[in-house]
Amino acid sequence: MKLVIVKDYNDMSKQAAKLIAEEVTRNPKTVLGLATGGTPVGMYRELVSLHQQDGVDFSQAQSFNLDEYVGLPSLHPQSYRTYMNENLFAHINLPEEKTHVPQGDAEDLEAECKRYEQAIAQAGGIDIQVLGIGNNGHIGFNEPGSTKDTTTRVVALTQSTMEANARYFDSIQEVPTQAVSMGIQTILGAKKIILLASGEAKAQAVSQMLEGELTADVPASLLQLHPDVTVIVDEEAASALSAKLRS
Ligand SMILES: N[C@@H]1[C@@H](O)[C@H](O)[C@@H](COP(=O)(O)O)O[C@@H]1O
Repeated sequence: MKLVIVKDYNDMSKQAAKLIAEEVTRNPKTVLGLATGGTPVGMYRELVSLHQQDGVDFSQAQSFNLDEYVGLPSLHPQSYRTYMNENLFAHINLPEEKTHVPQGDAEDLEAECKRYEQAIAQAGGIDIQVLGIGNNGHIGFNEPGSTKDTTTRVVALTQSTMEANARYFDSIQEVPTQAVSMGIQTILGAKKIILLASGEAKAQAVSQMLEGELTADVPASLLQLHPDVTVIVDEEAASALSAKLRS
C-alpha cells in the first residue's frame, strides 16, 4: 500500500480530491466508489470547488456508495443518500440517475443486495473507491469478522460503531442497528482504492491496517491484498505508525 502522510485534515482532503479529479479528467466515464462519514466531507467540498471553479466535469461519470442504513427511507435526514445529496450530488453535474446508493428501506433486502452487486458489475466495476476507516478498523460497514469473500449484504453494526455514529442522531436509540454494505470482495474489486484517515482516534486502526497482520478482525488490513491502494493520513492519524513507515 502506498502511504502519504500530510499535515492536517485540509491537506488530506485536497490531495484526495485532486486524485479523484485527475481520474475523472483522464476517464470521463469513471465509476466512482464513494464513502460517507465525517472524514470525506472536506474532500467533497474540494471536489465541488474543483467542479465550480475549474470546470471538472462529472457529466459522464457514475457513482456507487458503499453503504446505507437499514430502515431509513432515502430522504431521511440521516440517510447516506441525503448525506451524498447535501455534500456532493447537489453541487456537481453528476446526473442523479447515475448515482447509486443501496436502498436501505427496500422490502426485500436480499434482492436489493443482489441488484446492487449486479449494477456495479454492469457498470464495468468501480474505477476508484474512496474509503474512510472506523475506529475498530471497519471499512464501509464491514465490521470485524468480515471475511475477504463477502459481497453486498445486510450487516449488524457493532456497539462502538453505533456510538461513533450517534453524533448524527438525536440519541443512540435512533441509530439503526443494521446496514446494507458492499462487502470486502466488492471493495477489493475496485481498480484503485484511496483510504483517508484524520485524527488521533484513527491512529490505532491505521497502524493495524498497514503494519498488522492480515485478518478479518481488522477488515481494513485485508486491503493489503489489493495492488493499488493509496492511504492518505494526517500526522495525527499516522502517530502510531513505526518510525520506518513515517520516514
Ligand atoms: N459507514 C461509515 C464508514 O464508511 C466510515 O468510514 C466510518 C468512519 O466515519 P468517520 O469518517 O465519521 O470517522 O463511519 C461509518 O461507519
